[in-house]
Amino acid sequence: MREDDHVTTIQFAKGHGTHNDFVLIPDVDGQVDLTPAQVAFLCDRRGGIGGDGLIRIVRSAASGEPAVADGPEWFMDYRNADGSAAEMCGNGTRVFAKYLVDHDLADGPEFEIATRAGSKRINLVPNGYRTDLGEWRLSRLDEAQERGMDSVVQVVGAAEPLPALSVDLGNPHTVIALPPSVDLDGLDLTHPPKVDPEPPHGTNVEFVRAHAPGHISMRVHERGVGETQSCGTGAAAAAIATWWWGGQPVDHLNWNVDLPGGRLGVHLLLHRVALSGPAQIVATGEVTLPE
Ligand SMILES: N[C@@H](CCC[C@H](N)C(=O)O)C(=O)O
Repeated sequence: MREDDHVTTIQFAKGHGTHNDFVLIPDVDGQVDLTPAQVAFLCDRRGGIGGDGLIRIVRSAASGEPAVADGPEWFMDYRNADGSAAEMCGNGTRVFAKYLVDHDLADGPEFEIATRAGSKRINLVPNGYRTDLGEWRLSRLDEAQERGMDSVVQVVGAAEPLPALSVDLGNPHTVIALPPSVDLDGLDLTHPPKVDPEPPHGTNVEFVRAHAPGHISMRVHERGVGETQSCGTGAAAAAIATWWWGGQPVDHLNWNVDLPGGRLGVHLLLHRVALSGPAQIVATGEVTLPE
């Protein structure tokens, strides 16, 4: 970070995982304190650098987050493009891990990182990185067990509200299995889908088309962003919901999830779930923050 005449200039990198893209801010010693407006500026695709979210790469002990001070060395400080903080980002964990490995800040093939949703174990794998996302749970278990669904979602392109299931992966998800009458590609996700009842802290919404056991396609509307090309925790939530609706078959624990930005692997370990896929860093530079 450089400050001259009240102008602040910081280093950045740009990366993505299946085209879910992030502005990375290396801040190893916790010197950069970005406001929500500065995050929104950096993520702006016309006025800033552009990204679905921003990841500050900071030592846990210097991060200002008391909950992670005693955990793994590096904290993924994740913000959505609108400046709001999120608990977790599955694709972000791989891009964060790649930055750490490329800069000799972490040694492969296995290490842990800190997130607002707890510590996550990362492994280097042939197609990129695999993140153990930890335990998942159905947010409204009683309703889900009684009816298979626990809410409804209204979206442009569907004649009536569609039944949905709420899945908690540290961050909130609402998953809809599309009936054959609704075209996945035809959905209008330019506006946030309306979820009823409204989750208290908002939600990411996934629309799923099942092809075969272990294979689904999906689109996602992310909380704090809008439609994105991919969402790692969303892919995990979509696979979990589809597996759960299918009666939790023990012979279908590995899922291929196709998103507009590429394919992710989701690996169910009954009550735990892992995510695998690529990670890329595409640019580095410096940017001056607006006053
Ligand atoms: N794209 C991410 C999820 C990012 C956070 C999300 N928008 C939220 O607010 O929970 C992923 O890959 O998981």
